Amino acid sequence: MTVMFPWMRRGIPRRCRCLLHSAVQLLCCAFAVFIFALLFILFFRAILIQHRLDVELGARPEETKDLVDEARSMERAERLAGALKIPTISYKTDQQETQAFHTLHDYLQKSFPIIHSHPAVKREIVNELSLLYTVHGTKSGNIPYLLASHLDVVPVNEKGWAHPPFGGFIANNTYIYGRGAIDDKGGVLGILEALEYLLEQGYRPHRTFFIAFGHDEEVSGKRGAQEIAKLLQQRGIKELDFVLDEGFPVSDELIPGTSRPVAMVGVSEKGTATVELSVTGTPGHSSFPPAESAIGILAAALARLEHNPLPSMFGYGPEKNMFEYIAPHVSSFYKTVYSNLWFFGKMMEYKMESQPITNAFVRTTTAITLFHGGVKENIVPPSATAVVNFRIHPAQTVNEVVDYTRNIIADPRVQLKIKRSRESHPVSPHGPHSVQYQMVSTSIRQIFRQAIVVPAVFIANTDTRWYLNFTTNLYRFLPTMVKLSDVPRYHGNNERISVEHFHQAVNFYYRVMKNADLLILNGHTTRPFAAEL
Ligand SMILES: CCCCCCCC/C=C\CCCCCCCC(=O)N[C@@H](CC(N)=O)C(=O)O
Ligand SMILES: [Zn+2]
Ligand SMILES: [Zn+2]
Repeated sequence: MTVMFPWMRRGIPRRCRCLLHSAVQLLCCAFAVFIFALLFILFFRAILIQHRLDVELGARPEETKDLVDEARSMERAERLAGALKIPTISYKTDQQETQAFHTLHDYLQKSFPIIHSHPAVKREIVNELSLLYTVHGTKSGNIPYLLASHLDVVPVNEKGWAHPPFGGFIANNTYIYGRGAIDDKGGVLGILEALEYLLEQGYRPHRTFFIAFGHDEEVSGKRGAQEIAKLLQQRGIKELDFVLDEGFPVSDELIPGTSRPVAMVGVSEKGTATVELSVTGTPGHSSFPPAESAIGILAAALARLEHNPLPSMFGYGPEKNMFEYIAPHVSSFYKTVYSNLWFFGKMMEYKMESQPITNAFVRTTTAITLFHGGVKENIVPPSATAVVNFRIHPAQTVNEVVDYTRNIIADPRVQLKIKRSRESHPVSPHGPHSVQYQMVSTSIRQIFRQAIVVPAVFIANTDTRWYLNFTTNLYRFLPTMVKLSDVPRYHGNNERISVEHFHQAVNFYYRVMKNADLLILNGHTTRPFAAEL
């Protein structure tokens, strides 16, 4: 059967018809070659990246039996529940439930008798409400490391909770409910449980390490972690081997192409800017109002900001790296996509933008968090103010974000004031030669056996900012599982952690304390740490 193409119709001279036909054939061939070459490049890149990462990262660590006893996990859950009953709330810098912090200090002292009476451990209260533990190692001359968490929690909206937020309720022996369960008393108790068990077993850590529990992380860390950092400096501590603080949890159902859980280790964190917007009006009688009020002008400016989010920066920051690390572990289709963001970037960007949690990875986010205006129902408002909290993508700067905001608002009546700002953190080493990163990764995989460990940019902020001068090795990771549906529990209602996941958190910190000692036994070799266990 001969196919009749439009240019083959009678009426077109035969010579032209032949020429046209050949040209179309040539074009089709060129197109096919192009598609074939493209597919080849895409697959080749995927295979190349997979090969590089396989070689770099070595095998999955052997299963270890050296873990915390599971038999007492309920007892440990109850101790965490006890800590969750203490409302150590931070409202603002210098506005906190101070008495609750003293109660928590006493509670921790009573709950961990071995730590608090051990000759190798020194506990200090820093700036009245923070805690610093120094665990003296048996082998001197090694750079100490620091484990961080925080004692304070954000306020609650009691009405939305199924169980009282400060009730320390354990539902069906399964979930421990309470403000701070995952942010971040789970971290505090997790570290202390691990150390208590370690010392109870008669183990003496080889290297010195610090445990820093700031008391105002939720409102900047100025009074807590900053003071701890100053104290360390005064004591002549110039360098820390690594800092491990709160960060992303292990999550599943999040990465298309794999059903395995993904443990993202924060190797950097987004910058931040808190900008106050204000409009001044002229007060007067509400029966003859001006055409535009201070509240109306400000509300319109805020609406413009919400409708014009900052552009996606997907692919321009370290997040590209994260997908390359995931690529070797996903199905062939996604392997090709994740290894070739230069080609599939727009498609991925579109997908990521569709949910708030993934959107936070691709751009500087804009959150209007406070709004005040007006004094009485029949007075034209004399002023209106709002606060906008930006979390800045590493490919942008504070100045760029402020300039963008000014341009979008485009109204000289709206005054902008930067209340607080900070650029994103430098990216910490996370390659095969970073023994510290590999140690964290190995510890994760010893506990979360199925997890894919990948470097990522942490989308929120932590106390690590105060330790930036001590080390380039800052890692942000929360050793517990959180499902996509659990993400709203952060700073939201019904925060909880399961007994099983809290046990994993304790085990993770236990492995870190053991594995960090192996680092010095291995003399910080440049070979991948994963291969050494
Ligand atoms: C491909 C993308 C997958 C996305 C998976 C995301 C799963 C992430 C789940 C949770 C992220 C929750 C972040 C918790 C933040 C905890 C730290 C915090 O609250 N910090 C405060 C205080 C401060 N230091 O500034 C903050 O405001 O950032
Ligand atoms: Zn936190
Ligand atoms: Zn928080």
